[in-house]
Amino acid sequence: MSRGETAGRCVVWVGRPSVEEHFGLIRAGWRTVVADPSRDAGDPPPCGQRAIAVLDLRQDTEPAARMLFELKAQHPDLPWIGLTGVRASADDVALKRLLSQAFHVIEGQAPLGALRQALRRATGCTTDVEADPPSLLTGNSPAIRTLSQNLRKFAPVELPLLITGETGTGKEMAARALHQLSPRRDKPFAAINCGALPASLVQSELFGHERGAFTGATARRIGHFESADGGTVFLDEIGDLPLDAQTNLLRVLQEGTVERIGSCQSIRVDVRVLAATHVDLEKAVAQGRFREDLFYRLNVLRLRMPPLRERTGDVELLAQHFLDAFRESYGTRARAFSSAARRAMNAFPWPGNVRELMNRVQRAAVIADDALITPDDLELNADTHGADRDSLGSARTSAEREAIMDCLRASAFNISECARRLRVSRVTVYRLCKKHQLAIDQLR
Ligand SMILES: Nc1ncnc2c1ncn2[C@@H]1O[C@H](COP(=O)(O)OP(=O)(O)OP(=O)(O)O)[C@@H](O)[C@H]1O
Repeated sequence: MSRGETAGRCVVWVGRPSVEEHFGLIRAGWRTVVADPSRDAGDPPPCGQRAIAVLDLRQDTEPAARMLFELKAQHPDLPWIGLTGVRASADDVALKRLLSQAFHVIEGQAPLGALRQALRRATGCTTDVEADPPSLLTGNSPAIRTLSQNLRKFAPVELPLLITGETGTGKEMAARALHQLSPRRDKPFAAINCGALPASLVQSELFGHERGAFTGATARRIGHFESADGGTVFLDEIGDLPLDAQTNLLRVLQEGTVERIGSCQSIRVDVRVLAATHVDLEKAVAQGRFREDLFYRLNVLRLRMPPLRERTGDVELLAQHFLDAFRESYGTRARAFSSAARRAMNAFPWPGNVRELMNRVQRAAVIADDALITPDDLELNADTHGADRDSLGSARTSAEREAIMDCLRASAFNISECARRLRVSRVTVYRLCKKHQLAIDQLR
């Protein structure tokens, strides 16, 4: 099914889907709102023009049926699909009567495949759902659709890939999606954050070591490249890789071999290397911090993760996705966003990107007193952003915000270092972070 066919469509699941069912629908392109009658009794979910309901009768029949009646009272034309599980409806007259009004009824314990087919028929889609590879990145903006297309093109090609993008844009998620879409999907996926490894351990972590290779090497250790043989290695923050490890990585890419520290035996490994960076690698090459030959080896295929502020329409979709997933695990009262909250989210520039959005939504879901999350719950000021988007004052504010954000990134979110670079006091940096709603802990 193409994204276009599901665009704007929404499944309202009355009941409790399993995590697999919930994410299975999301991956197939369906925005999925869960309305659990045991938690939201008397509170039918918001339901758009293009919604389809799923009546899940596998738990408590009566509250679920009641909620569906309330929904139907507000939206008489709402089509719905019944899930009965293994329950036999033949003897239950009321249930039989109810199910006779369904667009389709699915019995059995594992309804996901049949449900996707029924949804396809209910919406008049002509193509086969299963023929479409899974979409592993939530979002429907032109930027994310182009990205998904490129992921699919790059997945089967056995070449290194460099993923660039600001912090929290989903670089690791894209790498995992690419692995899932590639012929290597059944083999290991190893994700290593080069910036988080102490320089003294990088070589041993990546390439392994022999017993006695250095003080403390009491046993042989197999490195990530060897253990991921046949699969994919994802090197996050590749710009932080020390120069000696860069040389060994180059050998993997050129010759397909690794040498454990303390051994001169070459071991053949078959891995696809994906690398990510939020720093400008060209600049690092010019400054002699990154090997030029390695840069050209890695930079064959390139994927740029768009910042959230460029992904028009995705903020609300992602926010609801995170809220639904959080509710699934913790059963919070909040189930949607007030219109002021949606306006505030759309106007906010999201310096920490998707990760910041996820953190704010989860925190808001915990503290919200109501079914609808407010701008205050999200710690967003409804009026600060967006209202005077075109004014000179606003241009100055966003330039200031961007300059601070760039400096924070360049200083690895160290306040003292950032203050030194900007030639202001630490207190000023803190004050500016507060003014621009830059949550340092989250950004780190
Ligand atoms: N499209 C998406 N749909 C759902 N969740 C997402 C999406 N993109 C990112 N996330 C979530 O946002 C968080 C940050 O994503 P990820 O770690 O992939 O970003 P990153 O760009 O690698 O960050 P960093 O530069 O800090 O390493 C993760 O929890 C991830 O699950």
